[in-house]
Amino acid sequence: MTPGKKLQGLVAATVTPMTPDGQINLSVIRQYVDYLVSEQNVKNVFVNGTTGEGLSLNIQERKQLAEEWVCQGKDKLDHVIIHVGALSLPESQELARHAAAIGASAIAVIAPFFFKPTNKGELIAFLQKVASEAPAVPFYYYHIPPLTGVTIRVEELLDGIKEQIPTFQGVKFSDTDLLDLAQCINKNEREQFVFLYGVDEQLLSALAIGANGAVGSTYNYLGRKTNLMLQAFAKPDLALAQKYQFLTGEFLNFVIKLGFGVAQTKAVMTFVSGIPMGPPRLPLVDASEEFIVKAKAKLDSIVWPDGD
Ligand SMILES: CC(=O)N[C@H](C=O)[C@@H](O)[C@H](O)[C@H](O)CO
Ligand SMILES: CC(=O)C(=O)O
Repeated sequence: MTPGKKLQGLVAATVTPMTPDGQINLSVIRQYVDYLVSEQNVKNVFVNGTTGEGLSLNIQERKQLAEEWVCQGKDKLDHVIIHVGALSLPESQELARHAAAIGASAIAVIAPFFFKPTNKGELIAFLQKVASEAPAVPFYYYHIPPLTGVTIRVEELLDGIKEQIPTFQGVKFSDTDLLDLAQCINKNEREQFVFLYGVDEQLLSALAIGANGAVGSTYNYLGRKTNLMLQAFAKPDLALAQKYQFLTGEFLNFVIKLGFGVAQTKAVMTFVSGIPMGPPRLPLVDASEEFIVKAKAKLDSIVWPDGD
């Protein structure tokens, strides 16, 4: 891993490989790292988040996964970010201490989502208690209101946050409210914070407003194509960037209509990479055979501007 290197570009939100009987399968993570780096040109990962079913794993499993990703990513990945959010504050703190001890690049925390913070002060207090357990590790707030139900706007959260959380580094922003994102970026004039966008189907809009990069599930298997979109945007060749976004959007629009979530992401990643990611854990259930056939046919039918 590359300490101190500024986080930008794409971050794959990793799935958690499981055996057919539902145990975590650490044995394929080495191959998974190599696949991301060599086939997708993606050198950052976000582990144990939404896509990783982090909230469906027990503490022991989360620690084992974090260790394996850090270990296998050591000389190959730039950043290994560990999601350590949990409903129980002491559990989240334990995971934060563990991530620090194993040398994770950064930690991230979602808002507690059963008893929810009702205002900024309550949310910051929770985040602060976790972040302070890892005082040398960059800290990201993981904003995902569609899943947490916590809708406190990030723009509001940022005011004075560095005083309360000295390790605060930025936000993984998984919401469609681009006004909120824009206001965050507008306030970040000294560019001290990093904003990583998390709605893959509209990343180009977030880049236009100033997002530094993206964390998402689709970068597991569309990382190379999305990197080409980033390059086109930087050039700038907006028409080409739009073409990539339209095509990744075409795939997502198609699978979302069929029913698309983490189980389906595991299935797509399995057929694209050839690495067996296994089933999801209940309450999620395996993607249907029909889904897999249709999703594969759709992906194969797309003609990319780079001729693939
Ligand atoms: C809710 C959810 O899982 N969001 C992911 C990350 O934030 C995204 O990467 C989506 O999977 C992706 O944008 C497809 O909708
Ligand atoms: C998408 C994302 O960042 C996550 O799975 O947590």
